[in-house]
Amino acid sequence: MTTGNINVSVENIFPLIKKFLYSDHEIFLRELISNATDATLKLKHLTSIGEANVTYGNPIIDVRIDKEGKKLHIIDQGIGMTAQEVEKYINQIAFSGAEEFLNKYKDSAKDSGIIGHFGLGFYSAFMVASKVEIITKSYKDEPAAHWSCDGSPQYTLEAHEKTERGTEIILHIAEDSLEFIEEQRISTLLVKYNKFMPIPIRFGTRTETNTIGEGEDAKEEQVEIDNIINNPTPAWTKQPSELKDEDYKNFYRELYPMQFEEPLFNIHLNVDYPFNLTGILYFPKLSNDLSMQKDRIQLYQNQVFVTDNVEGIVPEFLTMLRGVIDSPDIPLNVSRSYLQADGNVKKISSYITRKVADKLSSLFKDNREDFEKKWNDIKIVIEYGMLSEEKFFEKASSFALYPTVDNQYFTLEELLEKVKPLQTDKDGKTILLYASNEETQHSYIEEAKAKGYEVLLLDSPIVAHLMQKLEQEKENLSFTRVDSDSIENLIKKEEDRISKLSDQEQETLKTALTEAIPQEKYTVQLEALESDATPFRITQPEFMRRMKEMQQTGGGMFGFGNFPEIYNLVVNTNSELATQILTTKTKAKQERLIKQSLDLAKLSQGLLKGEELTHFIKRSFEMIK
Ligand SMILES: Nc1ncnc2c1ncn2[C@@H]1O[C@H](COP(=O)(O)OP(=O)(O)OP(=O)(O)O)[C@@H](O)[C@H]1O
Repeated sequence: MTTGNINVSVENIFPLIKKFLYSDHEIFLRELISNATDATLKLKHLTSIGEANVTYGNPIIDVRIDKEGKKLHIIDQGIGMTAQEVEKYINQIAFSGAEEFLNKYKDSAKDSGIIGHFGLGFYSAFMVASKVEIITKSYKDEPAAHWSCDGSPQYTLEAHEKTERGTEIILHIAEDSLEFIEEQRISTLLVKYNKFMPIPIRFGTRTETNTIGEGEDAKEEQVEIDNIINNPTPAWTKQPSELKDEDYKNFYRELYPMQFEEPLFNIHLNVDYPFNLTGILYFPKLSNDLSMQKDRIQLYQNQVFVTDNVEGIVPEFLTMLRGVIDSPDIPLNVSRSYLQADGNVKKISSYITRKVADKLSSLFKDNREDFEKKWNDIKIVIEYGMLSEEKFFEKASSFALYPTVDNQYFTLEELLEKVKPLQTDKDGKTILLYASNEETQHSYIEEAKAKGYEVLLLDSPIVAHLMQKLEQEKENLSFTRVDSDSIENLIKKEEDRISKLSDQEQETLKTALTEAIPQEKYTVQLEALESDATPFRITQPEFMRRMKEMQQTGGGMFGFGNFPEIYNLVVNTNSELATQILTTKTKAKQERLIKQSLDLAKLSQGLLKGEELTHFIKRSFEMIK
């Protein structure tokens, strides 16, 4: 037996390892299983090129808990190590690697998020173990070796009688880490980090019920089978040509077992130059409530789970998607800000954006009807992408849709072509009318449709920002919500409208109105509209309302403070009601008429509530008595 001191340059690295990334102690298991996987894959490679004179067979990795002994075993059938190799790889290289890693990142670990996910290697075992043993037998014809270290820089190395090839790591779990001999805890960890690793991992056995025989003779039989926790060949490691639609759907369920809704479609990523990246992204059905999003894209490095926080790697608008990205080229043991500036990561991000845009474009071209059906579920991602990525904005112009309240879907180009003749105002601006809610804006929509206008239904939470952007990009284009002005003013034409009322009469009417109507809430606006147009109408100016919406959904114009709710009360001076109000004999009756009209206008905007509604109903009954 040899004993020796691990070459420690820092006073004592083990307390540091223990303290390091306190919340991430669990990653030790992933590190050890990664090593076991690497050792197995190395053997596979050596046997395949004829370098190792042994049979590869069907190696698996075993994870065993010894509850009484408070030990955790990780056993592989990989290349193993000779005593000399243990000396070299464990005592020298692995240790200096861990030491270097700690020195480099211990200060920045807190804010980095991603650092904890990779790099500590074999020595991360000391985060949870008070003593670690390695029993290993190389594929070469040499005796097995037994290494042991109790967390001090001292280790022992001696021969061992182990005869099967491979490595067994034994962790003597420390008193403060006994959670790691709990079956449930280990099982959860294995699923979290190793669910798709390339070598089968066995964690004990499980019972399966088999049916033997057929019909009446059928009997159920309980059998104990290996509990293999991983799928070594997940869908993304296969070629798209090998996979059917059903395989993609099954893989989605495998990734998100708690997700019952089917994905809308998927995008298979596959590139090997100038960087390596594979993966499958799914478009889920999204609700307007963005905070509901909890199943996220998972990032893997050679089938080892790294994180489901892909911020900085995937463009932000695509973080709403689900699926897997696997790349050995994403530098993981660096801080997040470094990651965002990394050239490779930038390329990866623009590759993904392009792939997504191409896929959407081909879905649109190949089956427009189906694409239209899916539009409501995918529009948020597309609109967000158009707002945040210039390249995506350009590409999206061919497939971004603008639905009307009558369920017709136009691209912007088609829409403009269609509405230009009727919806261009006197200044040559094409006005796109839209509603955000078919119910509450019903009367406004109907009025616009009666004029032959096309009314869009734009109801996603960020669409205000998109309209703003489109207005900036395209000349002579303006979006206006149907309830933002009187119908004649929504699209101003070159007509002089003549008022039935004289200037004097208009003055009198205005005075009567302003006396009866609370000034702080409504700005009274007299308009000479067609005589059958609605007599009283409440409108909300487009600009202020849109700014307010943009402020609520982030971005937009800052420094404006809170935008007030501003409403206009448009009174049609050519309506019979206006004349009637003007000619009413008694002041009391006039006031009643005005109040009733105002309430009706409020009612059609969904603004009449509570006490006001009670008064309105009472007054209405009085009037029809
Ligand atoms: N189960 C094993 N079988 C064979 N060799 C192993 C095993 N575990 C570790 N080793 C050897 O010890 C070395 C050091 O392992 P360690 O985990 O510290 O670093 P690494 O795997 O090289 O890199 P990483 O930091 O990515 O984990 C490995 O490179 C390998 O040569």
